[in-house]
Amino acid sequence: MKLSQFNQLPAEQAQAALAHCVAIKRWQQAVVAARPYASLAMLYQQARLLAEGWKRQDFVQALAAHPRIGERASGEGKEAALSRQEQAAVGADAELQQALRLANDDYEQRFGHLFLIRAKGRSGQEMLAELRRRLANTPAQELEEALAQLREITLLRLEESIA
Ligand SMILES: NC(=O)NC1=NC(=O)NC1=O
Repeated sequence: MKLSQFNQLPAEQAQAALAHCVAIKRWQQAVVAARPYASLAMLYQQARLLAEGWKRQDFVQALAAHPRIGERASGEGKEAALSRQEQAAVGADAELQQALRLANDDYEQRFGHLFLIRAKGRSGQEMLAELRRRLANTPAQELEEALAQLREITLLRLEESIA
């Protein structure tokens, strides 16, 4: 979608155009409310700024829309398709998938929620290494890291949707 189109859509449709970027309604509504944007750079900057304010409850709300790393997103929605595309690097390596499954289990035991990482541009091995590295974080450190990854995923999806 072009920026000019996004600027002119009725608010509900503009919000729907952002829904697959991240499942945080407050963020979607705030990005829409700040229209019209004079440039793409201004849109992306505002979107990033608004994402800086995310807290734990936003994060938990957003996680529901992300499949585990290494597991194929089911469903035919746009989010599921994006997740499959982003996670394509994990591929069909059964040993790697098993290692990711075990590491995801450890992570969820320790932090009580899904492990989230910006998967695009990362190999399955890199993500496994990151998962194992982050397992050593304190809960506070890990929330910050996970929020930063959610922001990266969100901005990547926004830059692909409105350009
Ligand atoms: N658990 C996850 O990190 N999931 C995902 N990361 C991405 O970049 N796309 C996903 O679906």
